[in-house]
Amino acid sequence: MRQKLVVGNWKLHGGLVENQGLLNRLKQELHDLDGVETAVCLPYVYLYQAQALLQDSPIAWGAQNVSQFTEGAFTSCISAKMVAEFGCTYTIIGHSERRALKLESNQVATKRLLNALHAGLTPIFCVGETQDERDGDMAELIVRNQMLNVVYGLDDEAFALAKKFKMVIAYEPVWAIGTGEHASPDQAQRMHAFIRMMIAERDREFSEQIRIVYGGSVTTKNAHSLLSMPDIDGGLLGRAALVPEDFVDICRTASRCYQQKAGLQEPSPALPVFEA
Ligand SMILES: O=C[C@H](O)COP(=O)(O)O
Repeated sequence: MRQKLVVGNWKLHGGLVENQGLLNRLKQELHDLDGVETAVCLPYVYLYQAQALLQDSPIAWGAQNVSQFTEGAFTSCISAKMVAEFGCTYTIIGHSERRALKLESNQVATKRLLNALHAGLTPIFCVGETQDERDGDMAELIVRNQMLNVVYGLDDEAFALAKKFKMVIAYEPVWAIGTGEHASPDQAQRMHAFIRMMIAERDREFSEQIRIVYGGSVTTKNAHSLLSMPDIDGGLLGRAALVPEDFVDICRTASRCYQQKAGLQEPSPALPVFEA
């Protein structure tokens, strides 16, 4: 059975002192969680701090991107190999905030993905549609296009690496990111099942193993209803990742959802979803 995965994307937040408090707090709280893996993706300059503070904990850490280049005259770029030297397990690839800044096309995101895999990192490959695209009934088409390079663009060697390093897909509808408006569990489940079906077109076995996490205004209030859906294997959290109580609470919820699915715990009564 797939373990849940809860990843905090710190985006452009942090500072040496605040990080220390937050990471130490997570370390104290996040251990012995059944069926859930946890991670934080920090700005590059804090990776060494995460490595120093988290190396003896079950919390993994990662970057928020890696360069499409491996080496050369590319001022300010950070390669996947460099990131891996700081003990990272993960790197986010193709986050919509990068795509929106026109900094990466699907092709560039795929190059970054390949570099991450060759450096032994687990990519968290982000896909998702904008509000206009959803309104235009194009959500699946957009996500399908974003997924095409991953499903069909990787040669056999790269696809084997994706399996080996347990590539993760994050479905993040752009309209739900940082807005307080999350996808409904049904909406998210439909898209996650669609993504899994696409992966099955290439490799049925891997489609059952790959984790597809949801991102976009996940909170302590909506986490249970989202993470208990059959194809939602965890969350990629933005704002909630910066509040230690919330991050810990959502990780515990993920563990409960895992246990309920495994039949180790009675399902909780359905909780109402309070909107912000
Ligand atoms: O990577 C995380 C997502 O962009 C979600 O951010 P959010 O939880 O603040 O909506």
